[in-house]
Amino acid sequence: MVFPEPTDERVLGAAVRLKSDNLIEPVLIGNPDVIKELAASRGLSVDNLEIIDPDTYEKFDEMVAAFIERRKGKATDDQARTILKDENYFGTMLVYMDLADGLVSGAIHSTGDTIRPALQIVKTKPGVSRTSGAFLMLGNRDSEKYIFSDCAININPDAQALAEIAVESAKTAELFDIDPKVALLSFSTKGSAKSEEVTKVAEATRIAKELAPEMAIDGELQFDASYVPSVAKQKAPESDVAGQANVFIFPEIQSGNIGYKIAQRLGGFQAIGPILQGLNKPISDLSRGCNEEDVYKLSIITAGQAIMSK
Ligand SMILES: CC(C)(COP(=O)(O)OP(=O)(O)OC[C@H]1O[C@@H](n2cnc3c(N)ncnc32)[C@H](O)[C@@H]1OP(=O)(O)O)[C@@H](O)C(=O)NCCC(=O)NCCS
Ligand SMILES: CC(=O)OP(=O)(O)O
Repeated sequence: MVFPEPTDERVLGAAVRLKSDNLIEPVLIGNPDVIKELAASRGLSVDNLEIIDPDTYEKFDEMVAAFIERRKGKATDDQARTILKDENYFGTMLVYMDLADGLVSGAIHSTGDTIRPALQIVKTKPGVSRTSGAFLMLGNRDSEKYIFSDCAININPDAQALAEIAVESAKTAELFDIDPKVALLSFSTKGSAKSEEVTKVAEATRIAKELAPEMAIDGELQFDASYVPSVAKQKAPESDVAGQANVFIFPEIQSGNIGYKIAQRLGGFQAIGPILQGLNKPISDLSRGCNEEDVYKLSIITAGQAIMSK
């Protein structure tokens, strides 16, 4: 697993623990002297961890050629050499070239800088037109396990994109033993309000049901109608999802990103992610507000995605 940000203490701490717990073989990207000095200052040892320095990497020319080929006319040799000194581009290329199984970054870098290399190089799986970012939300009780999506990538998805996000999120839920009941959220329930925004969610629901007729998917639903059985009875009595939803699809990124952070910071839920859905290889983006435990857990999930895709 590639860690492009080992000079961040949370990332370094998690990588050392993942190795000593025998869960993951971390590959740290950066200058070995700098990384070793930071580790020593924290009383950690990175002697048994692989460290690759882009400045001295012996397969750099091979990587440049593979990048130019992948970007087909979008990068010259000179541009590729500069771009690949960036730790996220370099780490993503290690995954693309099958020299590593996955990557976890984003503790320091913004989401855009973390995932742009993956969108450009790794790209989406056949049949998936866009990547999206889901959170696994864990409450205090075992039964409190939900997926929130898309909280991270698509700024204002159209109905088709939202429908695809709903279907991909249901598949992500299955990875965590959640039997998905997918609610496409809105400020309206079944036509109680009229607006372009509501029409988009209703249309996305129709498309999602067409894409995955076997799945329990419904919308447009307000959050209370999707989650609270008594409210569901009043607002959407015919729905097979209302009152029991466990996969919540937000209509655009503002509500998704705000919504997960409220559940995390006010509601006390653990938010693990964003787990990127629909990519050819597992690349994960942390929130910059993460702690060491979040890095540790997201790395295990990313490793799980790698194993499932083999
Ligand atoms: C994801 C994001 C960075 C992509 O934007 P961008 O860098 O402007 O991307 P571009 O439109 O230039 O596209 C770059 C490449 O990614 C691809 N791409 C963009 N969005 C994509 C998506 N959702 N799924 C798959 N591919 C995508 C494009 O097709 C393009 O590929 P190409 O270069 O091979 O043609 C942008 O949508 C974004 O900033 N989203 C919000 C991120 C954020 O701040 N989240 C909040 C915190 S988690
Ligand atoms: C997921 C997310 O919101 O990331 P960040 O906090 O880094 O912007």
